[in-house]
Amino acid sequence: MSDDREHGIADGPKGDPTMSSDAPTVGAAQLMGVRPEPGVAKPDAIFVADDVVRSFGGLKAVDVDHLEIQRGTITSLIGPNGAGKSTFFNVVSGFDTPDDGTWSFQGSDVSKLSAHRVARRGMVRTFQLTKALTRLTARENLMLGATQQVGERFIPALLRFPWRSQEAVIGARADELLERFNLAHMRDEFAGTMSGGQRKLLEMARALMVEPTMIMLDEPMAGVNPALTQSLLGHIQALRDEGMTIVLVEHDMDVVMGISDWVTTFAQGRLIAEGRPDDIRRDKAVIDAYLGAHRSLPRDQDEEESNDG
Ligand SMILES: Nc1ncnc2c1ncn2[C@@H]1O[C@H](COP(=O)(O)OP(=O)(O)OP(=O)(O)O)[C@@H](O)[C@H]1O
Repeated sequence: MSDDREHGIADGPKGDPTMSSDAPTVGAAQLMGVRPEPGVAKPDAIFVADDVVRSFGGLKAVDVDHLEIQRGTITSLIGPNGAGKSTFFNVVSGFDTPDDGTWSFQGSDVSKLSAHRVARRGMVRTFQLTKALTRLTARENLMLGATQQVGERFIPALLRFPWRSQEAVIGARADELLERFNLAHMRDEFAGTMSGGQRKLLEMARALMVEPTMIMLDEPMAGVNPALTQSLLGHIQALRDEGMTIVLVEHDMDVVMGISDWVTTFAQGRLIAEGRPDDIRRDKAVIDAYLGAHRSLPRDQDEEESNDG
């Protein structure tokens, strides 16, 4: 694994969005008056889910009555291991099939759509690079990301050109994103040679190939060294400040409380609390279910401690 700092990716994205203004975005400002209650309505919801149930055998992994996500915010999903966060992500992004439930994105029902159709509508989730993808270069990964799930807004641009030129349009977008995420020097390197942090940047860039409106990040900081965490946070805030909606599943409570406009807490498949970070820090149900036992402990340390005990 290479050192991220050697490759200069700890510097943050272009335009230094790590210096993101403290003023809340419009979406975040609208949340100021919203009551911190599970299932509460949002002033400008981009995503709305109802009665989503996913069971594995006798276990209800997800059982969400109602959840709304405010447009233009960073919303985190937290909760103990096995709370159902990833299963919820998989279901609503079209990668898993629920037993029940409906959900809409930008006012349209997308609950019966396949994953690539959901992505075309502008709702995209990131995935860890599979083994096969580590054998492709950084640029090839991005090119493939585009061909697998071309966004509706990207199609008119492509259709104006014959196939060879379409490839050039996708290539230009890939190069632009490699530049933005300070990965241009890794353009023709195999993804497998990249550091943990660089892979996380590549996963994010891959999802952005389709110009999504909402991006769902599953543990974007996992395996990333502390220096790079700041850089990744800067990129995520920059995307939000440009108007994108970000939903993230993350275990690092310092990251969650520092970056989120809104925090949604899962436990045993259900939504047990929602609110601004300060509301969640004080919420008794959250402390009982999660924070009390896990406050600020990185996952590995947590696991080591439980193994010791
Ligand atoms: N494919 C599957 N088959 C059987 N059980 C599953 C499957 N996927 C998830 N589960 C179970 O569903 C529950 C929810 O898991 P999920 O991975 O969604 O939780 P999570 O909140 O994302 O946890 P973590 O933070 O550890 O990733 C867990 O009990 C898990 O064991």
